[in-house]
Amino acid sequence: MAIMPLITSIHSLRTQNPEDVAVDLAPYVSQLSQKAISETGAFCVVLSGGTLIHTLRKLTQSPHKELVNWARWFIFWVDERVVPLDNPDSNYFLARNDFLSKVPIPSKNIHHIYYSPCSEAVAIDYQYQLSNRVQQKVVPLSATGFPQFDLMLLGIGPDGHVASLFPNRTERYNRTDWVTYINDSPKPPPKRITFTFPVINSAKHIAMVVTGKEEANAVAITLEKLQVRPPLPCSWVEPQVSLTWFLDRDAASKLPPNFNKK
Ligand SMILES: O=C1O[C@H](COP(=O)(O)O)[C@@H](O)[C@H](O)[C@H]1O
Repeated sequence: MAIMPLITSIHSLRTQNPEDVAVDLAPYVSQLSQKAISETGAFCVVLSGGTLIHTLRKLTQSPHKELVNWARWFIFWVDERVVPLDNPDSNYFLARNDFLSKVPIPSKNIHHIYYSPCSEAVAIDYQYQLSNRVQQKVVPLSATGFPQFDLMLLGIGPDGHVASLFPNRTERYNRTDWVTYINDSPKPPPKRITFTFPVINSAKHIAMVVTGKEEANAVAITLEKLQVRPPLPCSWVEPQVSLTWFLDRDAASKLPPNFNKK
């Protein structure tokens, strides 16, 4: 099979505000959903926490809400805070309140963690949930043997972290597990689980959705391919088919004025 080059695109108009980003993101997701479902009968989506969930709001409104075949969606999380599911720090709690409760995805297709105080046990269980969906052939395996999702919707932090893979931490180098854990995250809450880079980079499509000034440095370093030590985790994101950055003007504010013309 021929290796296709990765398509990278940037949705960053200098006038774009967070509302414009939400408007752009909805048809992008809706079109990928339609394509995946027509090809395989399922759309396997990975969510992150943070501002991404609010930016998905247009998808829960007309015309997208009616157009999307929600019954065929399967939801996983790229990372999760190891807290009870009704804790406001939980990425599931945030997604349930602001997104999942507004669209008819079958609850059996929503793969949240099962809380226990032991983050290692939570990671093992989450990998087990995912392996069941792989066995059922809902989530296929990539050529390298890692689960291959149709779409990951990711945010980044000001330090360039993506998922719960932080710059000065060893989890980012894990090349064997599908899911790993962390007990002393530099960003609270301390206990988390996270997909590893081989799983993230096996995805077909990834959208990096970034709004706000705080992440502007990390965005500029990554998109301008500037050398920093250690490299920012978000600069390692490299899916199989397309990588699309959705930026508002604040997130794009440290990019040089001629950036899109390069
Ligand atoms: O802690 C986390 O932070 C990142 C970034 O969040 P944002 O609010 O700056 O967009 C998020 O993507 C990740 O899922 C979350 O656990």
